[in-house]
Amino acid sequence: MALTLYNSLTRRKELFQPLVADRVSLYCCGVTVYDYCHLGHARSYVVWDTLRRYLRWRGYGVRYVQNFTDIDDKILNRARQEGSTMDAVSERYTAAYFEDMARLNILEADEYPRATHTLDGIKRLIHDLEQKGYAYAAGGDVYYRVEKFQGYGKLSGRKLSDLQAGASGRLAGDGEDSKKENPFDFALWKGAKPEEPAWESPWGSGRPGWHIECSAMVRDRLGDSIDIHMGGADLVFPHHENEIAQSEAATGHPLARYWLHNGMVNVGGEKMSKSLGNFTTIRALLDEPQPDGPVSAMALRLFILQAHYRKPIDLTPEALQSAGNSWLTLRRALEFGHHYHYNPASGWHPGDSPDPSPLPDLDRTLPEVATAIADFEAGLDDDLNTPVALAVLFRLAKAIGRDRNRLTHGEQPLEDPQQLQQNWQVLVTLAAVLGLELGYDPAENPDGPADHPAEATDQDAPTGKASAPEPGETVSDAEIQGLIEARQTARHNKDWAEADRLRAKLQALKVTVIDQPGGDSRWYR
Ligand SMILES: Nc1ncnc2c1ncn2[C@@H]1O[C@H](COP(=O)(O)OP(=O)(O)OP(=O)(O)O)[C@@H](O)[C@H]1O
Ligand SMILES: [Zn+2]
Repeated sequence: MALTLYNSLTRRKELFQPLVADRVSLYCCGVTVYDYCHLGHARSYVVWDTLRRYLRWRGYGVRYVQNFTDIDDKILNRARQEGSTMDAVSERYTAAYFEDMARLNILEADEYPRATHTLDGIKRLIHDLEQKGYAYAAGGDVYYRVEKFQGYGKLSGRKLSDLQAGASGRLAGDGEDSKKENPFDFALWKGAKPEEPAWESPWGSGRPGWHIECSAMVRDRLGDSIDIHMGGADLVFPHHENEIAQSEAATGHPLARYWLHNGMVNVGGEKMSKSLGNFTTIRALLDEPQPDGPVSAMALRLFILQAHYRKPIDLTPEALQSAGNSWLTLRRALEFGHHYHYNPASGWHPGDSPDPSPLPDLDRTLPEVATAIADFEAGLDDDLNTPVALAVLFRLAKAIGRDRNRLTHGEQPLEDPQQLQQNWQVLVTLAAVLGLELGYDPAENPDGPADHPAEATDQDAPTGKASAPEPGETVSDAEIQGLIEARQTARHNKDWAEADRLRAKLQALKVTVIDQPGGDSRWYR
């Protein structure tokens, strides 16, 4: 199969064909840096990171550019509120952006242009638009003349005539609107206001509008036409419509071949957003105690990928809890090879630690491996259908989990060792294409999952190295029983730190605990 993507511009799925063979240029609209990133941002950047990873898996050389909007009224307001500067606010939240995205295993872009570093490109673009009659100066500002651009409305499907009819009487007024030829003309440059940061320009001192920065950044960093332009569905109008109007009027070329938009994360049916104030930040979700127990970064990533990227999602504690359980299943299967590399005949033997970087080549001649890869690709080729791709991972994880249980209980695995190893390798490899990897969750205990409620409902056998009794072990059964009971009490009281501590202690004593339905535990050593 070949990759197809839903193009918002044509409103249908299209075969993906890059402008230059084997290479793909991507531009993604970044954040306005005046607060911590929320779960809507997490979704947007996880989704586009996954697209990028998949394009790489498909063999494309990928160039990915994403901006930071660091000139904006909202940043200025924030700076005023806290008595600091626009620079100080944007620096702080840019740094926070990197911290949050790293936790979600989002790869860094090749370039992160900022508005404050793109002023030459912005002025050049406004100049070109003015030369061609698409821009006009008025009262210290410069505006884009929407009526002159024939294609205005082609992305959003909104006609200028309808917009005008709908807005009649509402937009005309004082301020900016009185300077505009048409109420839908938008600012490319805004004249300086007292005590606001400003830059010199041929139109007087001032600062750029929001839309022009993305057009200038794309042109400066990637050229006149790119393959894929991404962003949230809330940006279709006016931001992306205006980007198209600016870039295409100036260059005469299509700005992007494919326009991709992620669905919103909603709260009670309304978009989660900084300006509405109805948001949960990524760091609050991952770091602060949650009513149903801690949420790990990979559980959040998994939750996001469980929905198709274009559908809106409502984030509820129950949904996150269930994603936590699913991540646990996947995590245990991903850990498997690190614990059970046991069979000399398979070439997979103790001491030959199967460090997944790099994994040996997958044996695609094995039917199970070939089928898993084919099904995985078929899902993602279909407009990045991550739920289908995840189903492949869970199929593999389930089979691995079954054999892990058998090994834990001293039984022979059902798969032959070579197949089992390949299943594990294909799981680790394909999960990484979705950015689902071990080691991104500080709560992750390398010898097994943290002691949170997801585990209490999970009846799977434990992870942890299959433990042979240590010679000379002196701890009595009664003492172990006491530790297990203390851990159960801690879990009952939702004292997860204490439960984790006791679990670590039991692990150090090489005791394996199996939690039973109903809260009882079995153990052995
Ligand atoms: N709730 C959301 N769900 C999915 N994507 C979102 C959500 N909110 C923002 N995004 C996307 O994140 C990117 C950065 O958005 P931006 O910084 O404008 O955030 P915002 O919360 O919408 O801010 P503001 O409230 O100031 O408009 C954009 O591509 C935007 O579409
Ligand atoms: Zn943009």
